Amino acid sequence: MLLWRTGRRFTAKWQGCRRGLASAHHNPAEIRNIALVAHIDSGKTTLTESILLRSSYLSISGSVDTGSTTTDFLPAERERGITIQAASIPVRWKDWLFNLIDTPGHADFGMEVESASRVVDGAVVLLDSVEGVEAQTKGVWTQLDRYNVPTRIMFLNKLDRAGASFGASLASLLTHRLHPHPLALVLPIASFDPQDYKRAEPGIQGLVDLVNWEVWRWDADGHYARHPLPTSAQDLAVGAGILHPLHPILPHLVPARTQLLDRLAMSSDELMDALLDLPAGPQGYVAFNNALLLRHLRQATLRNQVLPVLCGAAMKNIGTDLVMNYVGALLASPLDLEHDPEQDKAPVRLLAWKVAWDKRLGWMTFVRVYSGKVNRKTTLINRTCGQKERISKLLLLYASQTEEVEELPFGTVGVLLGLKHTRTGDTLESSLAHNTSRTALREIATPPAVVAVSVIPNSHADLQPVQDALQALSRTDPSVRVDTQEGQVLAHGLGALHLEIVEGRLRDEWKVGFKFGARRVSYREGLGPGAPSADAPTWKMEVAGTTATVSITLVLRPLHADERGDPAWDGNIVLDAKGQPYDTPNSIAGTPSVLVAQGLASALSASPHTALAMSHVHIQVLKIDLPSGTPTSILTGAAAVILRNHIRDAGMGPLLEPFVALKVSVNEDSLGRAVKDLTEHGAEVIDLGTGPAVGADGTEEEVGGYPQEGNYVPPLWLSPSGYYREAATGSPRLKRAINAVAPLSQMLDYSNRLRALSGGHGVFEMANAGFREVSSARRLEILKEIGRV
Ligand SMILES: Nc1nc2c(ncn2[C@@H]2O[C@H](COP(=O)(O)OP(=O)(O)OP(=O)(O)O)[C@@H](O)[C@H]2O)c(=O)[nH]1
Repeated sequence: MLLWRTGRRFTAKWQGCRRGLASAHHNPAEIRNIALVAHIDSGKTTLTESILLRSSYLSISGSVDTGSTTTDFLPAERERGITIQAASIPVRWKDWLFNLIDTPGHADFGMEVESASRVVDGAVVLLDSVEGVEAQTKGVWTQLDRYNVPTRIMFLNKLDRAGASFGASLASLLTHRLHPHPLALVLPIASFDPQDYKRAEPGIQGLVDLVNWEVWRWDADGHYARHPLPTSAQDLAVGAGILHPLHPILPHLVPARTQLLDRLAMSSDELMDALLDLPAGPQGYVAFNNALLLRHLRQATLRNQVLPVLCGAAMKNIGTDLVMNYVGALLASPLDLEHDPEQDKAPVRLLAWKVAWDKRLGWMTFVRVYSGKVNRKTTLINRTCGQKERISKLLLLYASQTEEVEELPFGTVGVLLGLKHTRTGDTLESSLAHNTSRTALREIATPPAVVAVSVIPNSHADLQPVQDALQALSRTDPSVRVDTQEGQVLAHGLGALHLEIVEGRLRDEWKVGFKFGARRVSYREGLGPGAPSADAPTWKMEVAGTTATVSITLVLRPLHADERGDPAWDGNIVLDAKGQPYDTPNSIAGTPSVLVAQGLASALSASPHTALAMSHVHIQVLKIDLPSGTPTSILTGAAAVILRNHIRDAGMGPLLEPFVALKVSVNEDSLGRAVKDLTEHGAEVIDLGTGPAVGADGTEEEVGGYPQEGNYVPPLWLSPSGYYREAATGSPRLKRAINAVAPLSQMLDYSNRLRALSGGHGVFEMANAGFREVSSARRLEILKEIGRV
């Protein structure tokens, strides 16, 4: 088995036992393709590192704080202590093979979460249990929803921190409407000494596993011992071996298990009947068969009727083994979704979920195998662009390191080398399967770019290399969009930090000579007031001496806000005559509809009035007339010209600019200054941490959230330091929080401003809050800024 070392030296940290994973037999029922997703800094990379350590993949754990983790291997990730790109890693645990994808939490790298969500069957969503649900928790949750990621587990991390609260974090899942039925599978034990509960010391020393009815106790070195709980309610009432008879958690164990079983019985008649047959009193619940309980829990998880909740402290490896046990036991395997045990014999179908460039290996295409097995001899057709692709090598990836394999079977994720045309989101099939009637796989959505920067080559000779590097970069990261406006090359990205990373990558990876000009936000233009009804517009062109008249009939109108669904959504809708999406993933490259769609997309990419991208336009293609004998290839140009003329005739439309939802946290004494600064910069302050919370889209949370009734929310004192904090401050926040919505253009240098006005103590988070139409005064400013008046 050949092993590559891509950039990083093999260290003693790596265990030999990870090798051989590739050659091991893959039973699809044992595969768990999972993503770790969360708000920034919740501990995803730390949990990944802990999983690698606990599964013997590593002999010593790395740390985000010393820049030595396995999955954050890019220099920029290590310098900043944040994850920038999703890294996948196969891990064997018991009989299962987990393909684990650690994703970034920062919204600027949302494309990575988007791609990962597209190809996983399950997710572990983390919360920092001091904070509960945060802005980007809701952002990633929406991303998981967008791709119907069917199974999820919640991990309430950092329970060792002062102010952490298991009960409050679990309740926040209801308040923020993440799930109507979060289900605690464990209870945290802050200390085995009952006196510590009175002293309100922060900590976590153990967990009660309510399903397997046992206590896990960790020592200071992160080793644990497991202690079964008595299966007699009477014995439990007078002490439980490892738990002191006066331990305050004892009286809560039976109610917690009872509520767990009762909740599961709500979604299973079989379990309901079994519970009704139990003798009255707690004994039946305590002695209930654990394997049967687990079976019902798995069914309810697969049907998304409950959200299993675990907890711990990843940094101390507390709770990691339970996470792995329950990922294996509860989350979906590829077979659970396909329902076809013969999937590995079906024709090959893959989805490219990521494309990366490596200086030694060339283009690396990350794929998930949706049917069949792929090997080096498989000739692939890229269904999205119509090109033939040849594979030179198949690899499994261990973060920065790779291992060559003979084949990638059904259900796995791996890397193909040698593909030349494939981009993120493309479907690949074996050439033999190309003519079957199967539909292409669902595409991956690209979050809207909100900030642009002009890229200025150092000299004329640098122009082409800079443009090539930008094109290559946008192939690896489709959320970087490149265009030219008035002779200036512009790179558009998802935020200021995203563009900073782009700058670094152009310099370090592509080594091209350039500098960045001023940053500005990416504005949009909407459809003008005079949109014509577009009756049979025509476009003439010379084809081999004859004049062909192509006619494409379109109807245009502005898109109403309620048609967009997600308020942060940015884009246009193109439908066919029957009202079906025009360019669906099912379209085959080169067909008339795809050619027309490409033309329309090109016209929408730059308005004839402002050169800004058009947004919020609804287009219906009613008819295409192409004289016989005319090549279909002219449809793209024809569609672009026809639509551009319509947009021009409609006149200049409204201008839109991106807004962000902000959560600023400052000490009490800086509160006034921070609020004043925000309002002076056009922000709308929604509340000061006492009113309703603001969601990632800038809208207020629905009042009340999901009802607590029928859900078990553990008492707050279970996390003594969190309880103390609540009691002492009357608020879950130690600092004051400001929730606001602001134009992104005013927030590009906010970190510097906040640092100055808060004496360095302020922190803030920003999430995309969509595009909004601007006032006439602001419109004039924008037109000046983009040189149009
Ligand atoms: N006290 C405590 N700190 C933790 C725990 N887990 C993670 N941390 C710390 O929290 C910080 C963020 O951890 P990361 O693992 O980088 O979080 P992340 O979610 O991967 O961050 P991004 O990928 O950048 O979004 C680091 O300083 C960690 O040491 C924990 O269980 N307890």
